[in-house]
Amino acid sequence: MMSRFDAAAQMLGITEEMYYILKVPARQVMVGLPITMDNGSIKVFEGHRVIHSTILGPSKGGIRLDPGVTLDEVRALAAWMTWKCAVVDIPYGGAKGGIACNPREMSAGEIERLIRAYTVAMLDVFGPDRDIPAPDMGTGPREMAWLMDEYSKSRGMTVNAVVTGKPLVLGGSLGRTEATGRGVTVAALSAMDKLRMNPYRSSAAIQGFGNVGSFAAELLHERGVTVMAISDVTGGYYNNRGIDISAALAYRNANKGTLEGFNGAERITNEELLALPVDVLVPAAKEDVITAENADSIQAKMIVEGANGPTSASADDIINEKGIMVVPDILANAGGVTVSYFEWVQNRIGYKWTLDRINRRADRNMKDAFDRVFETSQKYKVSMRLAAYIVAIDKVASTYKFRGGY
Ligand SMILES: NC(=O)C1=CN([C@@H]2O[C@H](COP(=O)(O)OP(=O)(O)OC[C@H]3O[C@@H](n4cnc5c(N)ncnc54)[C@H](OP(=O)(O)O)[C@@H]3O)[C@@H](O)[C@H]2O)C=CC1
Ligand SMILES: O=C(O)CCC(=O)C(=O)O
Repeated sequence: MMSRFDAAAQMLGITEEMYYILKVPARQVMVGLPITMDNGSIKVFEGHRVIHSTILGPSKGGIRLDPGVTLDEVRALAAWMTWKCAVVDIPYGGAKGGIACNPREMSAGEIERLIRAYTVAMLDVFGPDRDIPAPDMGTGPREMAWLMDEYSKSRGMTVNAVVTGKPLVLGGSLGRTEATGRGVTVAALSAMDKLRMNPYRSSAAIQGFGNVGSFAAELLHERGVTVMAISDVTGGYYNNRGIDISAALAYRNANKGTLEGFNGAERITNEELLALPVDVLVPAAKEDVITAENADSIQAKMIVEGANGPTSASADDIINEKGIMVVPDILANAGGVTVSYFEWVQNRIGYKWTLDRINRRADRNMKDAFDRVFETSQKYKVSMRLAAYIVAIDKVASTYKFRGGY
């Protein structure tokens, strides 16, 4: 995150003071969460919430449950949220939360106690006008419902605007579940248009078949793209005639959320998936999967980053030299936070919008953001990634100046 930020900051010629204002997180909270496990033992989990910036508005960002969560990781993810909200022009700062745990090895009751304890520990951080969490890896509507309930109890009233990505009955928004994958699809189609690629004659490989990857696969397929490969933590599944995405979804849903054993495709590794001869590569699982070691083997014409930080900075030059267009994470996966914003707006006005209205607005927002970044990349003659950072840093820095802080 920092090396891309540095390059864009230098290009924009921001002052040293502004550099530090934008670099240093506004607040970092670390908590220990003792949880009674189902077997009666007590286990202490480490939780984090980093507020990177509140210059554009209340901070916004998901909560991740994963064994690899560290303060450093959450800090980078929080900064990415600041740039992401700025790129798609929504009035939020950036934050991220995470708890180091393996939700796959925990019961629903244990996860519920963990989320409730985390919420109590963060009562003075969260708030509909302060910091608004949402789902990320390992969390979804169920966890957001527990968070909203715990926060509401502490306030003595229902406060549904404190969190987004909630179940519909609790004030969740239509379209939020599929929003990130839908935004990835809009970004991919916009990039294909610029490269004069016909979706009906294009192929894709998608790494990760969770919230982002599975909806991206379904929607790209709907728009005519042949999805030749998908994957999850168990490995990749490849069929050069195209994967039957509905069958894969049905299989995963009936098989405890995993693709293990899915047939109708050849088994490959997650590493092999990245090097397939496809037009579009969508990494939608985790960070740092494309590195200086494997970047040269990528054959795709474009990479659309569904995950946050899937490409390590060391791979950027190799990818640019190969002429691969990258739609960077802070643009490509911003459809989720965009519809989160719509959810928060609906909660605050106490009204529900139709799915059609939400999708139209979100698609337009994503397309406008794509065009803004594309024009900036042409103007400065830089990659789409650097252009996205330039758009974002420029917006946050100028907002700071208008607020009179500088
Ligand atoms: N959810 C959202 O709205 C947003 C998410 N993102 C980012 O998108 C990425 C994915 O998030 P999301 O879809 O929500 O997460 P999910 O937990 O729903 O899905 C993650 C997917 O990645 C797979 N996976 C996990 N580890 C690996 C691995 N080592 N190799 C290959 N696949 C792996 C998982 O497999 P398995 O299920 O088998 O574990 C699962 O299919 C993250 O980087 C997240 O930060 C960005 C913007 C918004
Ligand atoms: O929906 C949101 O508020 C944030 C989602 C998120 O964490 C992300 O975009 O990385």
